[in-house]
Amino acid sequence: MSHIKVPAEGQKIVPGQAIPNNPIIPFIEGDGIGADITPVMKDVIDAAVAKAYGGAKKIHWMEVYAGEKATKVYGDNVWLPEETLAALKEYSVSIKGPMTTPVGGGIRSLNVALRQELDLYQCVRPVRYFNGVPSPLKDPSKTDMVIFRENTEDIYAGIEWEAESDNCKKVVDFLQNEMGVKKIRFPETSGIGIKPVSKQGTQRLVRAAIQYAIDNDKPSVTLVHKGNIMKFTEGGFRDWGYELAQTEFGAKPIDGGPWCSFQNPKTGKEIIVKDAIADAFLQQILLRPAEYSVIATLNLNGDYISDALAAQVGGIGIAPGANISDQYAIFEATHGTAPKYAGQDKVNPGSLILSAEMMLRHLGWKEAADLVIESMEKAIGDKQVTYDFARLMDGANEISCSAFGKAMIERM
Ligand SMILES: NC(=O)C1=CN([C@@H]2O[C@H](COP(=O)(O)OP(=O)(O)OC[C@H]3O[C@@H](n4cnc5c(N)ncnc54)[C@H](OP(=O)(O)O)[C@@H]3O)[C@@H](O)[C@H]2O)C=CC1
Ligand SMILES: O=C(O)CCC(=O)C(=O)O
Ligand SMILES: [Mg+2]
Repeated sequence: MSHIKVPAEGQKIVPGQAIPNNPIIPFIEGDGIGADITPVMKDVIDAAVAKAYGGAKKIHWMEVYAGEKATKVYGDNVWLPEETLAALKEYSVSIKGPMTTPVGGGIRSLNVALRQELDLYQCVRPVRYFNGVPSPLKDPSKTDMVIFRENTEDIYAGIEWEAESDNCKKVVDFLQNEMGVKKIRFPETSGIGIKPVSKQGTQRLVRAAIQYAIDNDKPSVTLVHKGNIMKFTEGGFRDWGYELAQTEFGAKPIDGGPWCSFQNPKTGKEIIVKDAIADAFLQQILLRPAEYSVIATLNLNGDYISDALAAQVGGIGIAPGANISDQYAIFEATHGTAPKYAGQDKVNPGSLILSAEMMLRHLGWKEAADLVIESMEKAIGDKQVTYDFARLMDGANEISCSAFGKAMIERM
């Protein structure tokens, strides 16, 4: 039985066709703080669209279910209903709150499952500074990067076997006896994980990152990897990335390589394609953030880098993101369900609001997106902020999650 109520009005977004003025946008509320931030996001976005277009455009929101709410609506153990997946595909562009993934046992990540099911291979997470936001850096405005995180492969795909299970024993046996592996230190008690990283997966992600640098007049693309240690996976990512820069974008080696550069066909400026080893990169983003712009990296590195970079500009309370394929897009914040704050109307709704702002730009609704940014800048500038900023800001007025949404709307 269907539990999705399709709005009486509104039109589907069809890939390759013009965006309708009244799109139906599915949303997943999310677990934990999802119920706090998702309604605030919708109110802010509705207000920005109404203000920008005076009624000529309007989003028709359609709730679809996944995570804990799905188990309540559809019954125990239905975490990701088929009709949710079908709707996310049918309506092309959607937004979601965070969903819980238990540590150790239990269900595998529904967030990852959505990315895999819809082949959303780009996880795009822009990291920029908003004036007035408290930051641990002396000059946080120098942090201005966009992370392109590969979203479907790597150890993150969750291909692994539990220690001491029959299947794990089979894999260990295969590795030791058929592949001659001698390096498993404690074979009887090791869990085993597999890290697939492909040329196709790498190159479609690096292509999107380089294209973004071209379209947005960015000076460099940095491939971040741990290819000195994991030569055929992370090292492959680096080599396939450089290969693509040269074969598809005409990049030429600088001083014999491996760094290379090409002229941006739109601006004539030079774009440098370089690489950094992940551990060194994590200290350089703190010490020399201005040297990095577009970042292309593997799935797990991208996860770590997202939260680390977000911290430099004020934390994961304002860290937006998008999961994008050639057909579909699901927008979502970088943070998770922050369970200790669930239901308290306390957390910062900024990440999900800025994810929706990315969605508006994706639709081409620039005027509404600009209003979202301006009103957030004004609310923060007036020191009307949620607890995460208030605890680090002098003279701030700490307001609730929903009050922050209202503070934005009042300033549009
Ligand atoms: N895409 C997704 O849906 C994601 C889901 N998750 C899942 O979320 C669950 C909880 O993960 P956890 O590791 O606690 O990480 P979370 O990102 O949920 O929270 C960690 C901390 O970040 C801060 N924080 C998070 N969101 C906000 C916000 N909106 N406003 C202000 N501060 C915020 C809080 O810091 P403080 O305590 O300092 O106030 C919070 O305690 C896990 O099950 C995990 O798997 C995690 C990441 C992404
Ligand atoms: O799926 C999860 O629970 C965590 C995902 C995550 O941390 C991320 O994508 O940034
Ligand atoms: Mg994460």
